[in-house]
Amino acid sequence: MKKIAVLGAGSYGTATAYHLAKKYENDANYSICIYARDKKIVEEINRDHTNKKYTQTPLPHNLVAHDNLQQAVDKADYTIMGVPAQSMRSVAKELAPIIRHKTIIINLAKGLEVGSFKRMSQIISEELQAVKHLCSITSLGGPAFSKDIFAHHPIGVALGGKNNKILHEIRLLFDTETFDVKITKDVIGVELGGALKNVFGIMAGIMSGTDMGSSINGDYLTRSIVDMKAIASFMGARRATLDGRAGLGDLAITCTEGSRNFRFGREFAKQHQKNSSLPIDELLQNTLEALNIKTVEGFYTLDPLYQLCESINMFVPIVNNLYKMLYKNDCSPEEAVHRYRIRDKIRSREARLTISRVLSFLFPRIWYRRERGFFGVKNL
Ligand SMILES: NC(=O)C1=CN([C@@H]2O[C@H](COP(=O)(O)OP(=O)(O)OC[C@H]3O[C@@H](n4cnc5c(N)ncnc54)[C@H](OP(=O)(O)O)[C@@H]3O)[C@@H](O)[C@H]2O)C=CC1
Ligand SMILES: O=C(CO)COP(=O)(O)O
Repeated sequence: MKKIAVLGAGSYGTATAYHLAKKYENDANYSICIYARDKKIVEEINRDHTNKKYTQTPLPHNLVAHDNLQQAVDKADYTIMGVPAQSMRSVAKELAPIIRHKTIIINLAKGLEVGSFKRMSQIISEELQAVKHLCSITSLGGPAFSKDIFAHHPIGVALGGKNNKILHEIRLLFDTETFDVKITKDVIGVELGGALKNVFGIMAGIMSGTDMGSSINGDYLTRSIVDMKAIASFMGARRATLDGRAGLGDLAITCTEGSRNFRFGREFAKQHQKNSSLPIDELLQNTLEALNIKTVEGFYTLDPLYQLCESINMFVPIVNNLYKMLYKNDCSPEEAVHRYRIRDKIRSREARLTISRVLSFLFPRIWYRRERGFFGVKNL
């Protein structure tokens, strides 16, 4: 008997548990449970087989819910982390003394921790290693909206981890006719692709809310990938991973209506147009209330990302101007887009020159284009 425990009964945790429970609905060798901290949600899942706060799709009867974390993870072969990035450390801390030593962990969250710049697998590993756990930690990235999982629409995701055997095992665990998992050892690339695309998705929403036409959408995707690759490769990812599902693939859908990050950016632009004199906290609060959503990962990741890029003087015009608008109220949405595009003109070439590729291959942590110029002076 194999036990799968999904932690977090929000939108994506429930969709992932749904996918697995459906796949193993008639297979007595698998048991699937989901942990929610809210007793009412647990009762609803066990009694009505629904989780109406997050989905209208009925849940399979073999999906069992717990409000007790220990019961949920007891003897689990797979533990799936479905809570948002800023809750990951506290949940991992709670797990450390109770989790099965050889459970395989699959992280679903896409974000960086505020304050530490850390990725999800780093946080989980830090918390679990404190009590000498031997768990294998993997991260699932790539384009997948929970509503598409509930609808059994085609899904293609990317799984990053260190151990090939475990990656293949998880691939088969999730695999169905509609659900495909590609594996990679570049867990850093998978996690950064997911975290960064949320930030860039917000700016795409801002552009949609300020009516800049549709041509810019294609331009924006490609300029975002340039910055995403620069940041990710500095942090140790392979650039090729950012060209795949975890990077470009996920960015493409996060720059559309289906994404909360995109809708957040679009609504912020509208709120700003309505009343630009409001303090930034109020504008942000009004934006979230208008959308009735809680999890906008890109907003939280933007802060550590900006701090990191500032500290290393990296040239990332989109991140820079988005931060100044959302955290400092330094400019309007229109100005933020205008400013990043003007800054980006400093890059005159469509692709990197061979010499620049060779140099960045030899010295991956050195780049010639800097936000504040070589001597700390703005170069535009
Ligand atoms: N939704 C999607 O389509 C996708 C989401 N993701 C990623 O998955 C992660 C989760 O997102 P999503 O499910 O959409 O977010 P939701 O806001 O829908 O749900 C978050 C869930 O986490 C729970 N939670 C938060 N903190 C804790 C905690 N400390 N202990 C226990 N439970 C907690 C919340 O509980 P409560 O209801 O009690 O607040 C809620 O059930 C994010 O990082 C997101 O980027 C990735 C791919 C697709
Ligand atoms: O990560 C996602 C799709 O792959 C979900 O994106 P949002 O959190 O922006 O809705």
